[in-house]
Amino acid sequence: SHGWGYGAANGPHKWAEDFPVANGARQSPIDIVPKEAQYDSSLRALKLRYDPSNAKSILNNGHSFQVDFVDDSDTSTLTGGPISGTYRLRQFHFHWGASDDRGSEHTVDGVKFPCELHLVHWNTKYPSFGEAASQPDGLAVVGVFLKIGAANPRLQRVLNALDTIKTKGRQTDFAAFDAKSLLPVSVDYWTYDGSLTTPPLLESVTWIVLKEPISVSPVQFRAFVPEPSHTNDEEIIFTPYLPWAAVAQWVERVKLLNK
Ligand SMILES: COc1ccc(CNS(=O)(=O)c2ccc(S(N)(=O)=O)s2)cc1
Ligand SMILES: [Zn+2]
Repeated sequence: SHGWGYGAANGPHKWAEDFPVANGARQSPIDIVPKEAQYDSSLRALKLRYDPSNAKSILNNGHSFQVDFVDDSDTSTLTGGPISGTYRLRQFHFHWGASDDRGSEHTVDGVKFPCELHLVHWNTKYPSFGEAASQPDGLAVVGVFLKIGAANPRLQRVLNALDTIKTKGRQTDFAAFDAKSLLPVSVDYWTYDGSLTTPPLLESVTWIVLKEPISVSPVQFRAFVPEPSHTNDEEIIFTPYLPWAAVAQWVERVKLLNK
């Protein structure tokens, strides 16, 4: 069977066919309604301690791109916040749309952001990431909204790497990167028990969504969604949520360009 994706034939409305947990009790993403969130005085401040030397590579996985980290020791960890114990940073990746008005997975009072960053961590009480990913307290993902605004110099190195991983499966070295530099000033957060937002949709994620967004400039954001004229047919460009009308327009434009 063809793989999952974001198209009309393999998109989120079809995922339950191969991943029945899609109809589960704690599926993500959700709409966050701040007025309905309860304050919990037992929650602690988030503690994120990342070692830049753990950064390893950047990969185009066909649905997004992710920066992978060496996670064989407790040198890049998440502690405090809503979780107990120590979770190790595994990778971070982004979700975005084909235009500025949508792309994030979580929403706040129904508001979509153009992009959302996810920093994926796994609970070291389990022997491996794969093992942790199937446990209800196995993963903790920090979500950070991106809003269009001032240029974000800390993002630039990540965006510059995209040109070298244009097709699915390509990866390249990505060393000495401080993931902490992508975080906003305040790490105040909302938290809830949820799931992976893409297949296998496992209900193993403690979500920690930061209230303060980080910025990305319009020029920088275009790196996520390349101009159709710069692509050719064998390049698989991951621009989820591309409405079919836009694809049809794009095909016409590319045909004109190639005449
Ligand atoms: C056991 O087999 C497995 C186990 C785990 C995965 C998921 N892989 S993953 O952790 O990179 C993520 C997928 C989606 C993420 S989101 N958008 O919710 O942050 S994180 C795949 C196969
Ligand atoms: Zn994600």
